[in-house]
Amino acid sequence: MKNITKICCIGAGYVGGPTMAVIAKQCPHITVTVVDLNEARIAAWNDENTENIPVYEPGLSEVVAEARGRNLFFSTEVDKAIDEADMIFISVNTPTKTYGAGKGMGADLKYIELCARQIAKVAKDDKIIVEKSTLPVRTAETLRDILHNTGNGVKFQILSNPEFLAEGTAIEDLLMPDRVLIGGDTNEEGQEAIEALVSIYANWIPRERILTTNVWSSELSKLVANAMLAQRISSMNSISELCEKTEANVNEVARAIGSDSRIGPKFLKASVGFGGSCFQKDILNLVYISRSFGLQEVADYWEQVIIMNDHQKRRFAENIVKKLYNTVAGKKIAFLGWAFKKDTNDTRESAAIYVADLLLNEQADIKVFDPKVEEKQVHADLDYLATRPVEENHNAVHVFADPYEACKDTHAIAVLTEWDEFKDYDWQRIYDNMLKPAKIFDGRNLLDVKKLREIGFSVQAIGS
Ligand SMILES: NC(=O)C1=CN([C@@H]2O[C@H](COP(=O)(O)OP(=O)(O)OC[C@H]3O[C@@H](n4cnc5c(N)ncnc54)[C@H](O)[C@@H]3O)[C@@H](O)[C@H]2O)C=CC1
Ligand SMILES: O=C(O)[C@H]1O[C@H](OP(=O)(O)OP(=O)(O)OC[C@H]2O[C@@H](n3ccc(=O)[nH]c3=O)[C@H](O)[C@@H]2O)[C@H](O)[C@@H](O)[C@@H]1O
Repeated sequence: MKNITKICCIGAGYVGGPTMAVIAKQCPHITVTVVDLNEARIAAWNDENTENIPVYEPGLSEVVAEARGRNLFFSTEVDKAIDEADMIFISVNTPTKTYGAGKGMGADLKYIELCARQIAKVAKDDKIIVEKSTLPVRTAETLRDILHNTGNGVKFQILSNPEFLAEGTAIEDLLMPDRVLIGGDTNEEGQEAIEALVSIYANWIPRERILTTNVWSSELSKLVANAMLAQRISSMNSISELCEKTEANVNEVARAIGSDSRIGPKFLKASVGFGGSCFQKDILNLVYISRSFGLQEVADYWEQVIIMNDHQKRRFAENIVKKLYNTVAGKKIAFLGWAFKKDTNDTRESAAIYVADLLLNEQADIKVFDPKVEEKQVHADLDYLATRPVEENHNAVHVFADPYEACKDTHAIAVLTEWDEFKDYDWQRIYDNMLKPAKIFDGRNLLDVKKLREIGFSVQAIGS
């Protein structure tokens, strides 16, 4: 079995950074170099003050502080790191295609292909290539084709090792994962490569939690895991609408059904809609693959998870308009939260963006507060949608560093992210500074409705 002493990871994003930081922490005998083309991102990973690293995750800056400079390195020297490594993780972005065939559905694999060509060009000795990015099933075949046909005659083994961490709990998830999944070829060389990767994770993860499969099952399992998780949320969100018509309460329903050990309590929280860079992208990818194999029923089944999620975001915005007497033109609405979930600064596909966009169509003024999201990100997210001229977004959306300032003089507050600190605000003070009747739309079922009603708020929470 190949003894791995040097690892390279291409892509220093939300997955590459934390994943490699934890491998370096747990394996001081392995040198881990994370490379990226984005110079600013690498500079931020190398910032002297580890509080300034580009990914906010509880516990991450401490892990980086421990390992960086010892056996963890961040660099833009891609070729050098590829050349020196025994094992190369590919952890680049695989967004939904925005052009050509499969536009809006399939995964854009151009970054993956570029990595493969780069590795093939540079590698002078045998290497194990690890798919860490989430990829359509059978991508390993493409990688193999490129590597073996454009390379220098060296041998490559390709493994699939999808990442299951969730943002906000990445360090916990990486240190104590439910499982690690490794797929590889079923021949002897494939099994040896699998064993090499197993032996790295076995430094801190019990062997029985390291699952090995063939490469296609591993690739597909990642898409299915995300689809199943998102499906649970869409299922509960569909029920939340029914609850609102029937006086049932979606939290009570979730508790009642989640107590059945066959269903389980996790991922049953109704919300303003799931966000994040992966659920939507990976389900669209699953739908696209199914359609490309002519499996219409399979494709339609999974597509419904996305349709329901879009409906939930739209429904939340439309309800705000309805409850504000069918017009929000010129009215001020505070957004508490912009990130797609708590404990992250990531806003990709956040429900807040789409709710804001719909309210801006109705000419609302939006005042945003998020503990970790910067003003320029909020504007960039809305500008990216290109729904209206950039100046209009900038005139109507203002970002505040203080939640009390964001809520002052507003007609309504919408809770878009479940940040814990929102629960502990001085809600009497917020109420006193708002226009009346003061309304709250809790898209996360986060706040104490009874207490808020006693203060005088009119409260509408999802699913009750
Ligand atoms: N964000 C998450 O929580 C999770 C993401 N994933 C998957 O992991 C993959 C990466 O996701 P993120 O880390 O969130 O993306 P990201 O966008 O944060 O990071 C990707 C990085 O790759 C770099 N890159 C792209 N092409 C490159 C090249 N040819 N050479 C060097 N660097 C290059 C980009 O500059 C960027 O910094 C995706 O496939 C995603 O689906 C999987 C599990 C969790
Ligand atoms: O492939 C990925 O990128 C990752 O996608 C998700 O992780 P992540 O998107 O970071 O965060 P989640 O905790 O799954 O939350 C996703 C969205 O669903 C929402 N959500 C989550 C749970 C719930 O019960 N209800 C609900 O609305 C969250 O607020 C958030 O907007 C998966 O949980 C990870 O296992 C996976 O690795």
